[in-house]
Amino acid sequence: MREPDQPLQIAVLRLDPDLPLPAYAHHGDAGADLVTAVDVTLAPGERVLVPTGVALALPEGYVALVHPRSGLAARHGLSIVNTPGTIDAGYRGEIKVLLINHDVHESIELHRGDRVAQLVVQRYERAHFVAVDELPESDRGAGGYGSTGGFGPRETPASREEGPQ
Ligand SMILES: O=c1ccn([C@H]2C[C@H](O)[C@@H](COP(=O)(O)OP(=O)(O)OP(=O)(O)O)O2)c(=O)[nH]1
Ligand SMILES: [Mg+2]
Repeated sequence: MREPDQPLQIAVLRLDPDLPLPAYAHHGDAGADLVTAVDVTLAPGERVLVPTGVALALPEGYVALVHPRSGLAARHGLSIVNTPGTIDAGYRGEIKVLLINHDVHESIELHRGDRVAQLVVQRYERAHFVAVDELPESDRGAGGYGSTGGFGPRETPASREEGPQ
C-alpha cells in the first residue's frame, strides 16, 4: 500500500530516448508536460496527430487525461481536438496528441521537444450500468444547458422535439 505522501509511480517507456519524460513544471501542478517528437507546422484550422515519444503503464484504477496548455491556446490558438484525450490504463502504445490550430489567420510552427500538452493522472471508478424504468427525483431534474440562466445552446428543430421535457 502506498503511503499518502508517496508519489504514484508510473512506468514510462521512452520510445525516443532523447526526449524527456512527462514532467511537472512546479510542485503542486496537476499537469505533467508532454512534448512533440516531431517538427510540425499547422495551417489555420489544421489538425495533426503528433507522437510524444512515450508510452505508459498506468496502474489499474487510474486514467491519464491529455489536456491542452493554456499559454499556447491563448497565444497561438493551439488546442486538442478531443480534449481531454483519454489514456486507458491498459493502453501500452505511444501517447499521441491530436493538435489543432484554431487561429484563423496564422500557422503554428512546432519543433521537436516543444511542450504541446499536459497529462493529468486521475483515479476513476468503473461503473456497473443498471437499466431501470424510472430515475430517482432530484432538485435539478432534467434542467440543463443554461436552464439556470445565461445562454442555452442553438438547437435544431429535431433536438428540441426529442430532448428531455
Ligand atoms: O489523446 C489521446 C487519446 C487516446 N490515445 C490512445 C490511448 C487510449 O487508450 C486509446 C484509445 O482512445 P479512445 O478510447 O479515446 O479512442 P477510441 O476512438 O474509442 O479508440 P478505441 O476503439 O481504440 O478505444 O488511444 C492517445 O494516445 N491520445
Ligand atoms: Mg475507446
